[in-house]
Amino acid sequence: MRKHWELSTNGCVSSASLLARPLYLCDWFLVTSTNSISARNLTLTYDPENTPVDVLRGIDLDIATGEVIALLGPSGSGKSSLMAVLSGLERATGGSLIVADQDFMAMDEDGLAQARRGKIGIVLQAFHLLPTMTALENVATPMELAGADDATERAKAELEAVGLGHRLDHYPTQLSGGEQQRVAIARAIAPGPDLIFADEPTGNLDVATGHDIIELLFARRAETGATLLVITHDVELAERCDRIVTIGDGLIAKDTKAA
Ligand SMILES: Nc1ncnc2c1ncn2[C@@H]1O[C@H](COP(=O)(O)OP(=O)(O)OP(=O)(O)O)[C@@H](O)[C@H]1O
Repeated sequence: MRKHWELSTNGCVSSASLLARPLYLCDWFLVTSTNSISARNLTLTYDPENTPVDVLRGIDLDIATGEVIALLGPSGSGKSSLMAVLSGLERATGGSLIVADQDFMAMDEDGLAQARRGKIGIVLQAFHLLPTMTALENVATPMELAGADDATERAKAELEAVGLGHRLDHYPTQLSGGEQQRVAIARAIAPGPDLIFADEPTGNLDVATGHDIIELLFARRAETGATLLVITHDVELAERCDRIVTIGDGLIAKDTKAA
């Protein structure tokens, strides 16, 4: 989040050189230029030494704090790869990438893991819950590992918020696909991340359950104000977002704001 204006101790935001009157908190959203993500000429080549595959070929993308973005594109166009790079799961091969004020290109894998912790929530199509842990443990454990001393309470509260307060001690195999995805959403949101990434979060669910999951994800996101980037093939879902970014052959092919 790049803030180009400083908040002074009296609660005003001011820039004497540019504006005659002080700016008050209500002006904040008008004058701040905040970016969750700023990518320039981002490239990703898999297996550069042996059989190189150029997947991202020069992505320029700014995502504002709190924006809800749908990422569309044909199969194999590079959507998941772009999400992996923007979320710090994969290191880009070239270009520049600032995420939540952190220079991802200056970090190694450990640095990226550290940068993700608590700040970036990820929801994937296949849930990826740990089978030997209960719903509560799946949500609490990452926060415990990050050093939170109230991890269990927060995990419990988030599982209640996603409608699973009565299934805290159940294991993933004892839960339906929709319930497992609710746990995954709780795990992503409980640490209070600035950014949430969702890669086809309804891909393994029937239509009705998928609809419920999207309602839940959007509702929880709205309550937290986090930035959300969601990969989808569902045009109706994309049209609910603030902006639709379409990727084609490793490049941004189209970038449209909602009407
Ligand atoms: N680890 C890898 N090594 C080599 N090539 C890869 C690797 N991962 C992905 N690719 C290739 O990168 C390209 C983009 O893949 P990616 O999964 O990002 O596309 P996608 O748009 O998300 O596709 P889909 O909608 O089918 O999930 C594909 O051609 C894929 O085969």
